[in-house]
Amino acid sequence: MTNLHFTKGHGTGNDFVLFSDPDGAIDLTPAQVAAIADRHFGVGGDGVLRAVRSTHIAEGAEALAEDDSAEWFMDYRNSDGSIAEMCGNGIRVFARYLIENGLATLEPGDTLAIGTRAGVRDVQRNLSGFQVDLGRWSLEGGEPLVRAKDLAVARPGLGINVGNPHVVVALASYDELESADLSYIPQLEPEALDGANVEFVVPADPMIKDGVGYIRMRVHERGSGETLSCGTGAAAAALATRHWAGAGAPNQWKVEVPGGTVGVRMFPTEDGEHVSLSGPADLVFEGELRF
Ligand SMILES: N[C@@H](CCC[C@H](N)C(=O)O)C(=O)O
Repeated sequence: MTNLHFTKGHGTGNDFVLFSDPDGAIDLTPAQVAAIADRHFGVGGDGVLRAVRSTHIAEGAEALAEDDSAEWFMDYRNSDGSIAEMCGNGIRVFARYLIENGLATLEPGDTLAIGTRAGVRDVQRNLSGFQVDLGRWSLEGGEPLVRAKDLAVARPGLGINVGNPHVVVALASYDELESADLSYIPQLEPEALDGANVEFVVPADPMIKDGVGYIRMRVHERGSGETLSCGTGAAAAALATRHWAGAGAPNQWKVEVPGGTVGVRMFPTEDGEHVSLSGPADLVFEGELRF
């Protein structure tokens, strides 16, 4: 029997089970991860986050080569046990977990570098909680047709990569957004894109106020199903909406999700445009798992 001390946390309702494994001694199988994330038979969560030293996970070597201060690596698993490259809400919660457990420090104005499978991501504190630079984004995956249950017709989406793959679809109204049944995996055409995270968005009315863009979003996440929020998805949704809005569209967005609101900002850097995500990160309880 193994005992595992865990912390439960969330960012705008996107919830995670976190545990630390500094020396990389706990190699959970996908079935064990899925059992922990199960809302009836386990702790329950959209994802499971293992805090492992970058020196003790194979993918950590790349992270350390990119930035040798990335002491900790976020080993992210979806609730079905599958691996994902990045999690925007998860990394804010992960940063708070490291800080509150004395594994890292982060003073206002400083940066905490965290290794992920999408590369090293820099986290800072800000007024809404934490902000993470999600790095360079790209249009990727074309404009697949998206079919979801209860949507009468297939809609064209836009493929966007922010470290992990997303397809963003614009819907016609809040009613359509609220009534969409996202309990089924949306079907994408071409099928090769199946498995991306899919965001459904509707602009607010007015969409732009005082230079800030406002949209509402729901998401079906790869490997986790519908969640109350997806940070990388919110970034992809804001990027897609700005793309559709054309010249003059803002570089700062507020994305309302069922679990709250997150902020997205696009900004130029020496290696191209980056996108950042900000929002709360909450730790809600701790416990002991036996398996
Ligand atoms: N909820 C996350 C994204 C988690 C990973 C995603 N399901 C994937 O498989 O890419 C976020 O906040 O970004």
